[in-house]
Amino acid sequence: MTPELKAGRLVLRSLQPGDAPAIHRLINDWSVVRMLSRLPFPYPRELAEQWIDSTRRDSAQGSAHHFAITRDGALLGAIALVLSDDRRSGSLGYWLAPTEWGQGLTTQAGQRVVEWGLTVLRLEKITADAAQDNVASAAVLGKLGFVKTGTSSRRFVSRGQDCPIDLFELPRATFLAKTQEPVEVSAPPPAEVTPVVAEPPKPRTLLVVAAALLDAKGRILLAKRPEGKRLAGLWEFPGGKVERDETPEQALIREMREELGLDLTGACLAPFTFVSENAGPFHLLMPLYVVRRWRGVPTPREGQTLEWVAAADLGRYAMPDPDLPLIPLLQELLG
Ligand SMILES: Nc1nc2c([nH]c(=O)n2[C@H]2C[C@H](O)[C@@H](COP(=O)(O)OP(=O)(O)OP(=O)(O)O)O2)c(=O)[nH]1
Repeated sequence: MTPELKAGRLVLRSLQPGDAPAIHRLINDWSVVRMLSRLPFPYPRELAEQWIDSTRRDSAQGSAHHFAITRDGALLGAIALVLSDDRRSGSLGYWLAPTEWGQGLTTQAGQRVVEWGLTVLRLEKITADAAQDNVASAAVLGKLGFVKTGTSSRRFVSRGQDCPIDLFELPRATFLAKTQEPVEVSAPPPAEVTPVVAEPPKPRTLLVVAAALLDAKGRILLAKRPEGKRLAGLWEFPGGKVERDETPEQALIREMREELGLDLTGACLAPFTFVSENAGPFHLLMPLYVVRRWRGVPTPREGQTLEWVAAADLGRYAMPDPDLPLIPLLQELLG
């Protein structure tokens, strides 16, 4: 199903039958429709209704995810990821009402959808294309990190002619390497010396603690990162960064209280294994503890969604890349 995503003030949500009048009014504008290859001009009202129905079928089948771009409840445009048959790549498309152009809204919505597609859907790459006279769209794709890979030509129904188009691509690896935010590090601040020869930046190590909380049935508690956070929509083991002057165990006890309202004081925090993985601009070092007893009932205090998951089902939950090696180890422990 197509989720609801937040991007600043924008809410990206699935299309509803009640959106037809707004879509008909906004698309039925030559400056919009001339850039959309498959739509006729004028654009009849029934087509808006049929299109909304088709987006809902696509979403149910998981073959495409179409989002209405809305702000304060008003529909401003739409953005979509149409997946390849093998679901390993997607193609990005969008349009925005001309009254909203020039504010960076398409870029904002695009960033969120691209991030979701590459991290939650785990697409290997996203492609896009734009008519060569669609300078604004090429600029948006550039800001999203797409690079031009070639040219082609396509029939534009609205213009009644074939038009040259540029083809663009954003591989997942490129996106992950570029967009992970710089974060706090445990290393000391750099000395105030300007090196004569520039050296490549050293990878910085981020120490994060996490817990595999196990219930009486041997299920593991996973938390879905909330909208607005980096890696939003991915499932992780509850935990967080170790602060200065904290031991990993103190940090885990603090994080479990802050995130889940649990009291782990005096509980057995059994070191299980650790992650040591390149996570983009930082290197993630994450000890994972197995915890079977605590006081309290896990309660999402930071907007996360919680779920108890059987070890055999862990692979069905989209998790950050560094977590993937943990899955078989937990399955072996609990199998
Ligand atoms: N807790 C946790 N974090 C993980 C896992 N896998 C993984 O890559 N991480 C990453 C995501 C974050 O970059 C970092 C955890 O830091 P955090 O939870 O304290 O930080 P955050 O991004 O939520 O931001 P903030 O609350 O500090 O503002 O480790 C995991 O399984 N559990």
